[in-house]
Amino acid sequence: MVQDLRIAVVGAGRMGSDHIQRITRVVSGAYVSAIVEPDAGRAQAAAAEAPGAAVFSRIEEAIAAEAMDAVLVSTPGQFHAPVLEPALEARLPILCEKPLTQDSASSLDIVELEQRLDRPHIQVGFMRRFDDEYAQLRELVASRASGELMMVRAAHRNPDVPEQYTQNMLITDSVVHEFDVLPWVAGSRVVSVEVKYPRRNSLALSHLREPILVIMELENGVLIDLEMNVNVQFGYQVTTEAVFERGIARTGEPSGMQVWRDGRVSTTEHTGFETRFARAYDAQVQRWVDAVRDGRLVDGPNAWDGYLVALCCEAGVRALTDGGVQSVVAPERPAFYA
Ligand SMILES: NC(=O)C1=CN([C@@H]2O[C@H](COP(=O)(O)OP(=O)(O)OC[C@H]3O[C@@H](n4cnc5c(N)ncnc54)[C@H](O)[C@@H]3O)[C@@H](O)[C@H]2O)C=CC1
Ligand SMILES: O=C1[C@@H](O)[C@H](O)[C@@H](O)[C@H](O)[C@H]1O
Repeated sequence: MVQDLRIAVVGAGRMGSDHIQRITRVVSGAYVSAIVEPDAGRAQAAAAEAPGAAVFSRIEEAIAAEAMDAVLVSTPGQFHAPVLEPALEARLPILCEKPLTQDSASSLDIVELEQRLDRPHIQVGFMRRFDDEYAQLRELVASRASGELMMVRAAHRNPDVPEQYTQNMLITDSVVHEFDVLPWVAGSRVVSVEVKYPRRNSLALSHLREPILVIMELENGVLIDLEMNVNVQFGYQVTTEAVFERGIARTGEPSGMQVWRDGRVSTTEHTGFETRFARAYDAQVQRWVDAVRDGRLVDGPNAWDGYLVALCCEAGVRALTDGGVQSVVAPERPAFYA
């Protein structure tokens, strides 16, 4: 085992600050040695959470100062590629928040750049793979204990989204998670995507037409229907019902203490992804740290997985705007990413 891993967190906004607290308070074998953030106020606020961390405004400065052994990228998606490129050139292991990059062409550029190294260096932050229930569901599918999986009914519900959330972000920022985790659970890749519009929620932001219904077909014939809804008001909810030949399985159901009062029974629901997936984010970062420290560098979705999801997102955006059933055509996975 090497010394505690020195991590540079690049981008100290909502997710970056959450990761800084996680690395500082929860994860073992690592600490935040550098914060890269162009917004001075955010950088200072983040530095207060990570005693001793050096602050930089550009990743190139942190690399030149040799301020880290590994990089956690939590800038907005359109700024992932400009951070990934110098980090790869410096041969640094990387945990990159989803998406890998904003489109499949730039994702392909990244996987081509990465293949010049001796092995994969990038793990992509599709943290749902580290959620216990998704992992159990994947095992149930693979075991065939309930027979073959036939269909999946999923829901991804956010209480609200900020004004700058666009129509395409329903796919590229939100459904992006299901494009990774559901094929991983089902053991088969996405071959087509279709989007249907139910009646619009009059409470949605005026520029959004939502909720939407996303239908994915997998290569093995499994059909997935996903309600993507970013304006449910009551809380944050991600649920999956898997339909097998001899049974069903459900994940994401509300759990915890039930309270009976005034003729009602209630259970607390999550209000954001930070609590709903807290254990998954913790496990994701811990396993990445462990993998970097023992030389494996990646223990989870890699850059090729990120590229496949980028292809799905492009088909999803086409389905959102042009309608119809949009195919996802993916090349063979290179042996480098086996
Ligand atoms: N896994 C998950 O469930 C979630 C993942 N995310 C992902 O996390 C990433 C960040 O999202 P948020 O924290 O919501 O964004 P945010 O807008 O709150 O924060 C991004 C920060 O990055 C900084 N930044 C921009 N360009 C930079 C650069 N070149 N170098 C360094 N810093 C730079 C900005 O100044 C800002 O402080 C995105 O990729 C997003 O998709 C976000 C929410 C949940
Ligand atoms: O990644 C995330 C956000 O960026 C996205 O906006 C939300 O819809 C997702 O639930 C969350 O996990």
